[in-house]
Amino acid sequence: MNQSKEERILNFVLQNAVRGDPCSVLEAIDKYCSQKEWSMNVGSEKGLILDKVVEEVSPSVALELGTYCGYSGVRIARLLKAGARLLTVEFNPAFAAVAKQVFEFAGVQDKVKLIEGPSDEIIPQLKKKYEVDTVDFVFLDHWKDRYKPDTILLQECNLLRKGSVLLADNVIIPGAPEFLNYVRNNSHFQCTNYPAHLEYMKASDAMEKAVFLG
Ligand SMILES: Oc1cc(-c2ccc(F)cc2)cc2cccnc12
Ligand SMILES: [Mg+2]
Repeated sequence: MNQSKEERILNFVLQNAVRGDPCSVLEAIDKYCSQKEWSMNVGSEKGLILDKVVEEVSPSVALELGTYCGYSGVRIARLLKAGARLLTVEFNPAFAAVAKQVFEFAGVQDKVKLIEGPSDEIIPQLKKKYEVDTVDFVFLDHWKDRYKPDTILLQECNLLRKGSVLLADNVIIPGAPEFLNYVRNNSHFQCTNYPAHLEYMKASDAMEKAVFLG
């Protein structure tokens, strides 16, 4: 049966990166997706913004919505302090299967809990089933029409604390206008926009940071 693009990305990592070296995995994915096949990884330019926010927050508990092939999960996990963990949620089983192998090859699997399922089902389970109290950092990088409802759901489930940081990818392309309107006109959030470019392309994109004020 023909390989999927995601399986081709995984094979390129297995053949070109160094086992246990997260940076080599990121470089391999960026090389493949900039030279061979475009894919929706956050990429190196927006990845640097992600790195800076993760280092600033230094989260004990990080949540990612939208794992895809595991690129941003590796980016986040490689920066986590000892004992900190990343919970990453992926709806698509084929994507999750690739991401699991990428995490293992990168050597970050002990820091990462990959959860398969829809975010609106998983978020209400985080406290009891996944022993989460509150999340310190959330990377939103899944379907754009879920950004606003999932941000509301995180609040309803008391998963945000004063200072919790949300970082959203793609607020220009594909765009998340309802989310931007919601957080920017909400006194419980302090927002910052980070202009950038769509991964591997010249088109403009941006990330939005929204700090929950409690
Ligand atoms: O970073 C992303 C980019 C795109 C995207 C797809 C097609 C385009 F023509 C432009 C952008 C989709 C995403 C879906 C989910 C998470 N991230 C995405
Ligand atoms: Mg994205």
